[in-house]
Amino acid sequence: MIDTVLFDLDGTLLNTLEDIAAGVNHALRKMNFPERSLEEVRQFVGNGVIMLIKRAVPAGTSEELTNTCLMYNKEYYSSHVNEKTRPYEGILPLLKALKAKGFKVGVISNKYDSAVKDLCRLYFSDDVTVAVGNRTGVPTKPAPDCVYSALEELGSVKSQTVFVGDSDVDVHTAHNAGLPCIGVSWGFRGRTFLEKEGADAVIDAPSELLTLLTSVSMPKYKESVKRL
Ligand SMILES: O=C(O)COP(=O)(O)O
Repeated sequence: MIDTVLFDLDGTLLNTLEDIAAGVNHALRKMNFPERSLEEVRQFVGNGVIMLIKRAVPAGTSEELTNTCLMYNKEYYSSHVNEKTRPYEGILPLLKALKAKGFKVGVISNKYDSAVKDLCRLYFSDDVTVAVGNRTGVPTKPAPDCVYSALEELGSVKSQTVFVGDSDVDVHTAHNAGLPCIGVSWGFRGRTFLEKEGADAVIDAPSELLTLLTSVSMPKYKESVKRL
């Protein structure tokens, strides 16, 4: 039986898009670069802030100017991380229900570790046991290292764990770690994209996760996801 759920943060538990875009555009303005639309930023998110800024600056921007832009972004975002950021509808009851049913819950994100911990503390308090972000020396998703360290901290094993996320990075992280990935259609990429990337199942509302996890054991779950 599944007893552990590892969640992605941006686009899965929290809608962070507007705050991320505000941070990107603040930095671009400081550099006199053209701003990016919300839709563009949505596509740029997923591989951490360095990639986010590399994708946002104009093509051909030097490494030095990209780093300056990154610095402006970090400066701004660290104090504006929670202006418009909110949990998606149904996430808070889902986490409460998972806790009540005895599931162990972790969060693994490619955003700054401090931002991940602050946001999880603020919104999910004791419903999330382990929350990890981008830390120096630990490869970011889709490398599986962050999954292994979270499982160790939770005292969990791969065979009883699922990963839940909204992007290709999450699908690949899960599979690189040997876990099934349940995609969420409400995030930054959508159902069709996640199915194409190989998500084992895609859900359209947080409450669907609970049904999936509690109604079937792991081998049956693997069969049942194909029918979704
Ligand atoms: O900051 C990012 O690039 C993505 O963050 P996430 O891993 O929580 O989706």
